[in-house]
Amino acid sequence: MDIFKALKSYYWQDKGFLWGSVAGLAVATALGLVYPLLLKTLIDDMIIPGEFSGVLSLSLLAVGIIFVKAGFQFVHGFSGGRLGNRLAYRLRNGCYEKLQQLSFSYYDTARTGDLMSRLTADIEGIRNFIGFGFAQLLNTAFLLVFGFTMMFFIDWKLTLMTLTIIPLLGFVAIRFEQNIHPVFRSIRSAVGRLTVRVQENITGVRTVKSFAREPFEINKFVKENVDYRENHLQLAGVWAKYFPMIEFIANVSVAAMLLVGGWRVIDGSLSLGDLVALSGMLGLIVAPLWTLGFQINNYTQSKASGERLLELLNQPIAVKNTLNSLILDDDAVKGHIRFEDVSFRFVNRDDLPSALLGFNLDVPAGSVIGLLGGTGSGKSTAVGLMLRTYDVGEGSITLDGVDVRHIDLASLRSQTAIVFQESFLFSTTIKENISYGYPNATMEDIEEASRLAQADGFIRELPLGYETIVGERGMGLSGGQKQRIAIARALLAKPKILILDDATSALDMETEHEIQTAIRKVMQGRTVFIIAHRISTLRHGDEIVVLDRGHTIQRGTHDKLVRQPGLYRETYRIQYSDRPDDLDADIASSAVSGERRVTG
Ligand SMILES: Nc1ncnc2c1ncn2[C@@H]1O[C@H](COP(=O)(O)OP(=O)(O)OP(=O)(O)O)[C@@H](O)[C@H]1O
Repeated sequence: MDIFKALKSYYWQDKGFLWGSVAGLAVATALGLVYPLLLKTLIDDMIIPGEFSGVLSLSLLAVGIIFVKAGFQFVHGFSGGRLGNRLAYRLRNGCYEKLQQLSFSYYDTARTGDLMSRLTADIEGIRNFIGFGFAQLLNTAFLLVFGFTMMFFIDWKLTLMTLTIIPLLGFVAIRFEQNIHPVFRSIRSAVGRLTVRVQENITGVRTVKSFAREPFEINKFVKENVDYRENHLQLAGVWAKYFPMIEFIANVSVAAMLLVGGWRVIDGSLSLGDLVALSGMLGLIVAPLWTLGFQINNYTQSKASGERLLELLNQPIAVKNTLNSLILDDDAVKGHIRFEDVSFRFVNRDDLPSALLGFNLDVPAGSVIGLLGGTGSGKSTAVGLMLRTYDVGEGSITLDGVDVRHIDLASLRSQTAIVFQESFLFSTTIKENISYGYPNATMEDIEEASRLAQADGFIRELPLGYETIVGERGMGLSGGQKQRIAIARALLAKPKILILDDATSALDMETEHEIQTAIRKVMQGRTVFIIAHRISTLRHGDEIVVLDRGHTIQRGTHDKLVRQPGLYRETYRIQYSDRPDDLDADIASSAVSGERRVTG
């Protein structure tokens, strides 16, 4: 029950409905037990003595009870439905909010399909149990207590005899629960893995098809599907073993009562009406005991679901606001960034050396910084740490002299805009995609940002222009078009700090040049970081930093670096070798050999 206690905050505010559901079912159950008593009165007081005058009133009483019972059943259904659905609603919101709060590090290892199944199937499991399953379990308990109390007053000896089966039934039911719970847990994870497979396959369908790896993917799916099937077979095995056992024990008690009760009616120590009432009540008690397996099943399933939901809800948030986080004053932020002896290692990658080591960089407000280096050299890590995608391990990063770890996350990120190489577009209109970070933007602002990002032209050529809906992950647009929409989105926010992380790699040189000129104009007095593999992208930077395996190996302006032997000049030479006119004379003639090349 600890799991349900831990989830209390999601349903306790609706305790009125909880009690309504429980009380409705309890009263309906108690009223159900009155029927056998009416039958006893009919047999012992009317049929046997031949007193038929009261039969009509007895029937009317039975009809009255039917109506009242139906009313209480309605209360149970209505309250249970409300309770379950409100709980599911809150849980869905709670999980979704948690997903928004969790840091980048959580998503490094999280699997989309698994999270989806938690937000759907697991919440459904909890909804069913708290809404109805719990009341039904209680109902079984009520039936046992009310039923056996009434039976006790009719004939305590026969009642005691039938009571002996209850501990046995309880024992089998508990064994059943112990056996079935781990199976349900495996089924839940198997569903998660299956969903992950499908989701990954659909997302990566182009890669799968272009490498003709469909059979491989089918095999991977079949493996998970076999696992899922095996789990269900195991479940069926547990069911097959315990269900008949529970039913057998329950039926033995009915048979014993008929045998002993029958003899007692024959020898005159029990009235016929009492025997009919007792067996009727026992039938009412035993019926839900037959479904005890289902109820326990429902309980264990929802317990397993609750565990998975709590695991998500209690997930620690790696990067969060401190107690007195500073909210930045929008107008006062200048954009002066300073990295001081920053070292960082990804916690989930102990096998790798630090992604960044002793990194120092002073970026005065308004400057343009270029970051160059081979793949995995730490460029994205450096700018990510500035936005607190992760918190620095050693050293510090300051914005206008304030350690970014002391700045409110939302406030910090509202001053910055980042464009990634892979531009993500939401399945909505282009207009809404561009105004994503700035929903109150006017159409003029959106068009202006698009013009700067060289996107306005192609957007207008689309049949619905800015109202064109771009499909899941922006299908239907080229990589370069998506990048330009993402750049427009960043520029619209008029950030104090703009980060272009390989954001123009899909553009031709001319478009890139035009965008850069526009960016330089709008970003005057603001800070820009440009990460790129192309020298042409960052050659106009005020300072260019060359990284290699987390270390800064060169820094300076293009003119300085191009005259220095090293990775920068080597890269420059390679990229401009087919355009000797563009190469500086001394570089063209210099033979740079044995130096590392920038790849990627
Ligand atoms: N989320 C992550 N979890 C674990 N390791 C990571 C993560 N992101 C990057 N790394 C590792 O950190 C190192 C630096 O990566 P980073 O992304 O900063 O390189 P980069 O210079 O931006 O490369 P690229 O030019 O390919 O984008 C690499 O060794 C990379 O494998």
